[in-house]
Amino acid sequence: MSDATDGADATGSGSGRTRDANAVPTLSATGVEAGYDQHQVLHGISFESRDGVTCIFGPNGSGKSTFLKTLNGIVPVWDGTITYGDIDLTGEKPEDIVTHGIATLPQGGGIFASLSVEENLDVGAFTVDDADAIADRKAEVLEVFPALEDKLDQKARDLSGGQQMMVSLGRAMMTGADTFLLDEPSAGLAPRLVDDAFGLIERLVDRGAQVVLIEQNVRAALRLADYVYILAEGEVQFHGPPEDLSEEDELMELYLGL
Ligand SMILES: Nc1ncnc2c1ncn2[C@@H]1O[C@H](COP(=O)(O)OP(=O)(O)OP(=O)(O)O)[C@@H](O)[C@H]1O
Repeated sequence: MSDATDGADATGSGSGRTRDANAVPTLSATGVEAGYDQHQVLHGISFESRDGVTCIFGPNGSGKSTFLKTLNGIVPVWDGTITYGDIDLTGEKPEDIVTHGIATLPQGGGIFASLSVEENLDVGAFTVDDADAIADRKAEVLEVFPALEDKLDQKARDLSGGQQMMVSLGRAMMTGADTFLLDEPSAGLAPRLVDDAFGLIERLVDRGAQVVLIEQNVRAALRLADYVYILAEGEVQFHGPPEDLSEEDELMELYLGL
């Protein structure tokens, strides 16, 4: 295991992808403490995103979602810092953080069921004034998820689970993000669709995106992972490449039930 702050130039290894380590800024947390009212949940989390997919695993209630919400500004940081490349995000509001290129998919995907697919995509571009830029991004979304092309006028609620996930990811792409924070994207999907869901994430990564992925579905997520963190009781219990995790039988059993 290496120190959480020493791997800014680490390249992906778990999936065998090769990437330019400098393509997307590193999202880092140093000594982050946070919680709700008087209830402290995070006790000094240090973290660095890696190129490709950085997975965060851990038992229920260990603070994974709370940590993700400190990265996107929804939960205020009590102590410590969060940076994106050389930008200090600590204390920034969610609507400002998204303009730096960090998009979040909340649990459940966060799509607007009663809006059409195209309207959902347009919501993602709320920070963009330039119509040409919006059109370019929409074209890119349809290139990555061609199945949406003939669904643009359909209500999101009428789509399959996999297609709804495409809409969620597409809407996040519309913000112009390079970094995607995904909170349990496979939750609620039928088991046979889980691999497809991870395939959609891989399409984003293959286009150079960086993904921070919270997942309960550890086995499936490990196939995508380039780097892994395990949180328990608001602390980092392990971090390292997935191949190192497989040697940690005790951790796997204790925290991941594997
Ligand atoms: N909005 C909130 N207000 C108060 N406490 C909260 C809130 N959200 C989460 N908590 C508490 O914070 C702790 C960590 O929850 P969190 O959702 O971050 O964990 P998690 O690891 O993502 O869990 P899960 O895998 O079940 O989603 C839990 O004790 C939870 O009850």
